[in-house]
Amino acid sequence: MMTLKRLILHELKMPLRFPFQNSKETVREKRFHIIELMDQDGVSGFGETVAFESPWYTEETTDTVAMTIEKHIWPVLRHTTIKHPSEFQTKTAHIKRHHMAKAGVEGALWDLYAKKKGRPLYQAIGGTNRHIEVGVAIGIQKDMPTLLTKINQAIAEGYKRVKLKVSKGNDIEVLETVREAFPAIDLMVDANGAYNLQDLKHLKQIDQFKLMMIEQPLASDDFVEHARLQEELHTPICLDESIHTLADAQTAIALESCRIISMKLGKVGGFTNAIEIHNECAKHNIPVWCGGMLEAGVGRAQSLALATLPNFQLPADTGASQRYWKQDIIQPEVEVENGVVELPQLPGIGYEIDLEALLHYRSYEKSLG
Ligand SMILES: O=C(O)CCC(=O)c1ccccc1C(=O)O
Ligand SMILES: [Mg+2]
Repeated sequence: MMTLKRLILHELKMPLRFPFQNSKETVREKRFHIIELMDQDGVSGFGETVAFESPWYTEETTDTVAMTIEKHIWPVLRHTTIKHPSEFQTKTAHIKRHHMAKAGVEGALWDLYAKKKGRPLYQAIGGTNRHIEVGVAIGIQKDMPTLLTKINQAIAEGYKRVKLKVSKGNDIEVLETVREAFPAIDLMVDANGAYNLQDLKHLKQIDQFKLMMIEQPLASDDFVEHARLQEELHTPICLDESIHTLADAQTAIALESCRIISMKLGKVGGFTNAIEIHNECAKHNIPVWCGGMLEAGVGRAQSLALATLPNFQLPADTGASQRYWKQDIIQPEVEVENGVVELPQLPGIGYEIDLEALLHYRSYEKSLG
């Protein structure tokens, strides 16, 4: 039993070690919130909100997330008693969408629940695989030598596959050069919706590169168009921005808009929904894998816990803390060995909050009682 006494919004500003450029935006710094939920015994659970400063990925932003948590989510949770975190979705069902806001709080609730049970979070959600294979996502680079160096480093470090961000015109020649240098690596691209169906002829050229998948080639609402495109491509389409709900996954599966789905806690509103979508995909033989949102340690730990479920069949984007941050906010940081993260066996997310680092990055704290 958890009676929710207090929610603390810690706003953090963390500069990325390297700017991350995709077809829509260049992210240099993350401003986000660590959500701390405290119960009647003074036990705290931690979640992380993953929205960006501007609404380029989905409609949510750092500020809409904070506002939604304060004005809409916390008021329905405050001083209520909860037996199991799955109750969160029913309690907040009247709040439409705002998935990243919900996922931040729901994640904290799951961490709190798992800590009270003395169990690792991944076990509490029903996960089994403690060894998560990870790949890297490499943003658009200023020139080819820089890109080739980054790929080389990632492979030398043991990462299991390489995902390249592409945009219109910054694609085929890039892939030609990369494939020439690395003929056999597991390679994929992510377009973040850079194309439309008028680009069909252009897009068909990617089949020659033997990619594992092309992630989100068209706009997020284009389920029908993605189905048309998938008919014409041998390369499997993976949907990312298109999938926010179980209904989205069912639509994509029914229309054959994709053959793979990328999962992220933020875009689907947390673990309960993610598990539902994961199960639906498993039922229809659609492999899923865990995407990333340039998370700091808490969000990274939560994503890793999600990726322990059995239908996560492809390497995740949630690599080592050090690839993103000079110093992460968890102890120990997420580390990768031979392309694998081994999940800790401690209760909850399994990593301690590094309070010194949290304070170092924190711009403000708001305590809601
Ligand atoms: O390294 C990561 O955390 C994921 C990199 C990535 O591709 C990404 C990063 C931020 C927002 C969206 C995406 C995406 O998967 O589209
Ligand atoms: Mg993506």
